[in-house]
Amino acid sequence: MTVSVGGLVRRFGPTAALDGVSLEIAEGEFVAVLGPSGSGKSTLLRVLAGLDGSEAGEVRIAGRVMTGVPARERGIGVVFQNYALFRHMTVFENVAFGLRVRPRALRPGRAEVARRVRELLELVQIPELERRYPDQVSGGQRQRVALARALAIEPRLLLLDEPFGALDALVRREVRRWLRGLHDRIGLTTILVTHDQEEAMELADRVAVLERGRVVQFDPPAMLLSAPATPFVAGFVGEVARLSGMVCGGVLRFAVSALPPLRVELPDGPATAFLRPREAEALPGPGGAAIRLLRATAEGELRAVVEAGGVTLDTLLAPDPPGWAARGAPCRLRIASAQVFGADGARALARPHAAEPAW
Ligand SMILES: Nc1ncnc2c1ncn2[C@@H]1O[C@H](COP(=O)(O)OP(=O)(O)OP(=O)(O)O)[C@@H](O)[C@H]1O
Repeated sequence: MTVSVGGLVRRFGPTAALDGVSLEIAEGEFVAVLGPSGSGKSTLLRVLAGLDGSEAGEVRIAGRVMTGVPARERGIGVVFQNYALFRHMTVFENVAFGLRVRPRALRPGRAEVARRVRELLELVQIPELERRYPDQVSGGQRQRVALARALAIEPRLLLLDEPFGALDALVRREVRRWLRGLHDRIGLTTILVTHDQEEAMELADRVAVLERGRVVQFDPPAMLLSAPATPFVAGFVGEVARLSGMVCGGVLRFAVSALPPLRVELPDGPATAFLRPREAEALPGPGGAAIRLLRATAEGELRAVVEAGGVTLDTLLAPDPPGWAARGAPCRLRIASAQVFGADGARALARPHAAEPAW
């Protein structure tokens, strides 16, 4: 199902929760809507679902204008974080509910409901739980029940608002991989609202980044990292340090003198650089910086938290000589690359200066 949103505006008093949102989503796409708290993510989903209206703009689903079409006639499966299961109903009854609230003409008979519910519980891999009550299953399993209930109406479009919010990190990772598999298997179009960048980057074909009710970038995850459209996107997506500096004659000098100058094609003037942990490396020897902390990443890599001129940076560690890196050890920094925005908003990738050895 294609989803086309054009110039959507939704105000709450003086606040524009949606301030002219336009998006074109292709059939079968998995789209994540990412943004800080209050940027309008939930409002967008609610307007798409038909649970809220808009002052201006249009929503089309599969080419059909949705203005005036009630939520239950939109054929959309919805899972909200606070969309709790009915506690007094079993897992079976919760999933069956999605079928029993269908308009009368589309409501299946008793035997058909039972068949569909069992099929859905198989699909979400919890067939053995049908007689349990929500309180008797785990958080991850409850999430699967909520999904099965949303899928019961055979939606072609699935809207998910922070569906994994209540799950711990490990279960969350497992459930989201499973969700992506399910999306691919049944050929849905899915829109997922999240404020978790890792989740958006891992799951989505494209990510729409919202800032104060506007879409500031709508691109595949890799593009958000390699070509952020604005300083806001560069600072919001992934783990980054924001550093100020000055460009003069194609050379960026950082305000922190311990950071080596970089070569960058931007006009002269003030600039802001965004540095990822993998782009900076701490090397042994005096250089105006010191190791504050060593930490192992989930991937089993050893990283350093380095302090240089009042700025704290997450960096890689030079391996030689073995054992050099200790808390408090002096170090110097090498920067492989950085995204830099000039005063006019232009962006360029900065590289080591010719005077710096390449690595
Ligand atoms: N019913 C409402 N009445 C008044 N203001 C509202 C209402 N719903 C949302 N807003 C405001 O609209 C803006 C966008 O809210 P929304 O819930 O869409 O943001 P969000 O990106 O989903 O945030 P979060 O990540 O915190 O859930 C916020 O400033 C919010 O306070």
